[in-house]
Amino acid sequence: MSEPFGVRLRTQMERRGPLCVGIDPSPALLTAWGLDDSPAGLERFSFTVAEAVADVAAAVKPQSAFFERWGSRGVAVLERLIPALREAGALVVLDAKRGDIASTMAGYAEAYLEQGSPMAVDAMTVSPYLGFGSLAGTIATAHANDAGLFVLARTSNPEAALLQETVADQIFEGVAAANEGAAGLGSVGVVVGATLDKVGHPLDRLGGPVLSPGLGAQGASAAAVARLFSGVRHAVLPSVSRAVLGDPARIRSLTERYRDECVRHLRG
Ligand SMILES: O=c1ccn([C@@H]2O[C@H](COP(=O)(O)O)[C@@H](O)[C@H]2O)c(=O)[nH]1
Repeated sequence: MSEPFGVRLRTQMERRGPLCVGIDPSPALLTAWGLDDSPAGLERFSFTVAEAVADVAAAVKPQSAFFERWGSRGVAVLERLIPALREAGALVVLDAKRGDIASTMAGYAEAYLEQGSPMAVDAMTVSPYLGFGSLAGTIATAHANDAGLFVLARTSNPEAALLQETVADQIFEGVAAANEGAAGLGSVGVVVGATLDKVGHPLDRLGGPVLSPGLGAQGASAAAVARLFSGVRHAVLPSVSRAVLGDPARIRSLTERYRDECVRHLRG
């Protein structure tokens, strides 16, 4: 790997447009596709989505929970999917939201960020709620491997606000410090939901990307994302899952539609 994640993400967003597509093989979606809720159904779903979007979306975000529910057989699908997506040209952001004490975080960092690991991804989501300092080693591993992190800061679900508002400043400040000295877009980003009315914290000194889930099924639009992040639009990666995943025949065209909307609103 030759360039830091933030630089690769910026290039990818400029070339393809700012959109991340989630791979969320939930039981409801497997059923909607007429697939068995089984590891075979999971594999069929995931690789169909990969084929439809890997060369269109700037990034693809597998939701680890829907693979983990099948134990080792589901994780084996994920282990095959990740390199297939990367070989097809997509940046892979694993949505695993890992967070633990520092010594345990080292295990997650080795699993997902050490390039050469069977599950190595371009970036992963992490939780800072065991203290931002618990992520220090993970941030160092990300930097050493040109990988990236997205730290939960203000998530898209309404019930998160009461807890997260109390500590969000610490998280934004920690992320800004982790990006100090980065040339171009830094590799440590935040997760801020597209569904929020306002962020409530200045993002202009963050120095890293903003992963913004909530487009489509959770009610947010590209126009709302552009309003929410008016000062830092260049760094925002909106993410959509269910709204493009309902019908295998329409995944690509819906992805292109969301991508075009994001380009229009975030670059306009
Ligand atoms: O704040 C957050 C963080 C992560 N997510 C995840 O993103 C997708 C959203 O799916 P949609 O179908 O587009 O609603 C899902 O995997 C969530 O776990 C989030 O929604 N909000």
